[in-house]
This record gives sequence, structure tokens and C-alpha cells, in this order.
Amino acid sequence: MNIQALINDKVSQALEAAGAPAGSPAAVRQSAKAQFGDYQANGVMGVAKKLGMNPREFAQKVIDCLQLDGIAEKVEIAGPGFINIFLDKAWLAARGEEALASDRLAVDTDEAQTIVVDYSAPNVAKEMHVGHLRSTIIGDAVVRTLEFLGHNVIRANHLGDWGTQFGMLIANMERKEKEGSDVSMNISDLEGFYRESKVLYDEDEEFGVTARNFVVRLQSGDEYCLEKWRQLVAITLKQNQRNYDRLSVSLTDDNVMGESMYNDMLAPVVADLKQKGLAVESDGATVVFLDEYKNKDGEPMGVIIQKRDGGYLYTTTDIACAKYRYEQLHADRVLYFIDSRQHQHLMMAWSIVRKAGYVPEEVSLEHHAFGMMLGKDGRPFKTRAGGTVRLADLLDEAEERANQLIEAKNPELSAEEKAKIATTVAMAAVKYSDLSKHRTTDYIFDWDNMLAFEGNTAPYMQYAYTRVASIFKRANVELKDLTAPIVINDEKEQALLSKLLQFEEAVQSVAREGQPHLMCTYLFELAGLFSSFYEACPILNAEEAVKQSRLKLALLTANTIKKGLDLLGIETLERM
Ligand SMILES: NC(=[NH2+])NCCC[C@H](N)C(=O)O
Repeated sequence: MNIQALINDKVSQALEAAGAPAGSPAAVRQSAKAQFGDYQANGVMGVAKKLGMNPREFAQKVIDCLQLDGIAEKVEIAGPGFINIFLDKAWLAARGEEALASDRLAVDTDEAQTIVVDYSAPNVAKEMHVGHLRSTIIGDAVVRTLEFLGHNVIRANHLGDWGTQFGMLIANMERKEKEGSDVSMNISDLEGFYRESKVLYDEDEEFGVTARNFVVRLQSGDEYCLEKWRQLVAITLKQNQRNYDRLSVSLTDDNVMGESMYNDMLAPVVADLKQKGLAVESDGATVVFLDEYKNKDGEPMGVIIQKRDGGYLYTTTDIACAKYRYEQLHADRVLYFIDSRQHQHLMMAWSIVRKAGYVPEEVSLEHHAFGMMLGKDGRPFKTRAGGTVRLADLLDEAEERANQLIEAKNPELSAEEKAKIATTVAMAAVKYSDLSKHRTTDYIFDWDNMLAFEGNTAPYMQYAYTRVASIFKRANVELKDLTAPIVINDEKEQALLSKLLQFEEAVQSVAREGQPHLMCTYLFELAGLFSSFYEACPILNAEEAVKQSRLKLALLTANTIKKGLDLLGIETLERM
């Protein structure tokens, strides 16, 4: 149950009953401090002002109309006209029992929408690097959350598998074949191969002509070129899959909807935009001028959708792609996890999409932008030699460091167990350190920080889970043995339970805002409240009924942390 939504509804009804215009916002939020209760309604003052009434008097009228019998034990006016709501302990306890009895923690499902999530999107013939890491793991966490809420999620890996670069790659493949050298390669060679092809392209005129010729042939569906292209795509996908598997990211080849997929749509889209009068010829190219974007001379900025040589652009593909996601996939909502430098590109593409009527306004196109990954020195994250960091190397290093950590912490474990813990902690650390930061800011990649057992880190959260779970091991009980009800006697118990019951609100906020850090913050606060509870309220030594009630709170905490981490794509361990 979403308690915030419930209270918000109740306050909205009370507002109306007290004379507020229909639809006046109740603005119910979680209270920031226990002294302000569990929830606070902030909407009253705004409405009172509109009605020309004294806000505190109006707040009293709203409270008189507020029907929270059995739900709240106290409702107060605070400050200039806030309403503070203190939930009833027995009501909370009953909700706790419901959550405990449910394998989805009594979280309601939403009315199912079709939601396309565009994430990961690496490029063919290039190794995945750390820049793709953010998109991949943030997107994955949001996908998991949306599916948990019952949505029909379509994972769209917008692979960079089309474009003029394939001309030079195919030309180089052909060259190598003619030389009789081996062209079967793995991706690490492919990176080198890409660079080699680029040098040839830039420096060898004849090679350049051949390469450009291959581009035209590829785009017109020439089988020889397509075959070579397929080879390049296949090698890339195989290598990417290894990264996805290591990170437990739920992407497979089936989720690839690369740029090439939209190739056949490009000419008709350009023709249609011309016919609608949106696109015009300009210097031989086809351009859409957008009034809402001005260049430095104050003139509308132009977006090229077809070059003079007939080639299409990244933007043309994104226009077609949005159209496809609405028309063919029937998306109700499309989320793009792409770095913030592509913001203007997307806004311009979508502006054209809307003007052309390809996607109606009620279908939201959302750019969930994220910042760059920086090194400790605050500059873009690079290898010591200054190159881009390969994702695979980064994951290797994480494992190495986690190995050392576990070796020092748990030398007594078997080698196998240590390895399992180290891998799990390593992947979790890499993911969590990214997920826990506000997505839009640049983020500083810091090994020591992410592997620390203190603070809002993966090891801390995983350990918090293990610790709570171990209380159970020591008590040697299962849920079915706990026949006594949850009873709240201590304020630490109440604070913990109230937080536990806000899990659904955390899930909803991630689904709505595409910001997994909201879940991380929630779990971190929850773990903190558990620690305070555990310090103040002995469990195993308490008398039987109290012990059982507290064990139930502990179990619900363990279940909630596990589920929350699971929605972030992070594994828990029974022992670490
Ligand atoms: N629909 C999109 N444009 N998705 C994102 C693609 C990201 C692109 N392949 C890159 O590496 O920058």
C-alpha cells in the first residue's frame, strides 16, 4: 500500500469538503522529522490564500473534515498552517503484518503501461567503455523497478550499428582478405582494427574512395557488405554480453534494436517532413528549422536530416526511432538513459517528432540524462596512460580489490566462498556507487570509497542485510513460528516500521523519476534506523511476545533490503 497516496487522497477529500476548489493540491509529503509526524500536508496554506482565509483557521476546517479514523492517532496544525499526521501504531502494525506475509512486500502494482527503455547503447566495433556503464546500470535498475510494478517493459538497446564508419571497416576487411591475413578477430583486435581502418581512411586516398563506395553499397542492401557488417555486429555483441552477464544486467541479443533497424524508415520520414512543410532544402541538404532554438545571430537553428551526399544522420534515426516506438511498439512512455551531452540532440529530434505528429503529447518522451564519470582528480575518468578505460578492465580491477578486502576480512573462509563473496561485492560496489549518486551530476569514481564498509556503499548495504539475516540464524526461527503479532511500544520500533512501510513510495519515486539513487537513499536510511532500533531494543533476550514482534520487524527489514537491492540489480549474501 502506498501510504503517502492514501493520505494525500484523504486530505484532498477533506480540502474539498472544507470548501477548496476541486483538484486543489494536498501536497502530502513524508515528514522530515519525527516531531512533525509521519506525513505532512503542505497544500492547505496555498488554498487558504486563494480563498482569502486565515491559513490556520482553514487548516482546522480541513482537519474537521479529515477522515483518518483508525489510520492516524493524532493530527496537528503546525506553523503557518501545515498539517502534521501521526499514524496509528496498531494500524502500522497491521500494515507490517501484510508486508511480511507478501512476497512483494504488499507493494501494489500499477495499471500496466507499455514502457520502452532505451539504455546501454554501445557502438559496434568499439569496446564498451565506462561511459556506457552508467547508462547500462541505471537503465537496468529502472527496468527492474518498472517490471516489479507490473509494467510491460521493452528493453531497447539502441546499438550504434549503422553509419559511415562501416565503409572503412568493410574496406579494411576486404584488404586483409586480399592480403590473405586472418580476419576472424575478437573485439580487442576490433578496437585496434577500428583505429587501423581510421588511419587508412584518413591517409590513403584510394582506400577512402573504396570505403565511401562500401557505405553506399551497404546502405542499398548489398549482400557482400551486409555479410561483413553482420560479422562485425556479432563479434561486438558477444563481447558486450560478457559485460552484461558479469554485471547481471538483464540485456541479451534479443533486446538489440540498433540504429540499422530504422534504415528503411529514413527516406520516407524525410519525404514526409518535406511534404508537411517542416523540412526544406538548404545548401543541397535537407534541413528542419526550429524557431525555439536560436543561433548566435538570433535565427532559428537548423537540424540537418539529410546531407548533400544523401546520407542520413543520427538525428534522422532518432526521429524515426521515436515514431517506431509509438506506432509499432505502442509505447505509453519512452525513457532514454543517455548522457547529458546529447540533451539538445534529443530535444531537437523530439521537437520535430511532435511537430510532425509522429508521437502524441500524452506519450511522454523522457531524457533521463546523466553526467560524466570522473576520476578522483575531477577530470574525465581515464587510464594512467590517458586512454579510455575498458569496462572489462574496470570490472577486473574491482574484483581484484574486493578479493584483497575479503582476504583481509575473512581469511578463514574457503577459497571458493571468498571468490564468490568478492565477485558479488565487486560488481555491487561498481553498480551501487553509480546508482547511489544523483544521476544528473558528474560522478567521481573512487575505489576506496565504493568498497568501504561505512557510508552509503554496496558493502555497507550488503553487510546490513547479512547482519539482519544472521539474527534469524541465531534465533533459529521461521516466519511461521512467529505467532505473536507486531506490537509497537518503543519509538525506535515505530520509526523503523514507519520507514519499512515507505518502501512502496521509494519504488514509485524511482519509477516516476528514473532516479535509482532515491532507492539507495531509502535503503541507507532504513539500515540506519534498523541499527538504532537494534541498539535500543534487544531482540533475542526480550520476553517471548516482544521477541517475536521484534523478530518480525527484523525479518521485514531483511526482506525489504533484499528486495530493494534486487530492484537495483544488486545481489545479497547470506554470509560475508
Ligand atoms: N536513441 C539513442 N540515441 N540512444 C543512445 C545511443 C548512444 C550512442 N550509441 C552513444 O554511444 O553515444
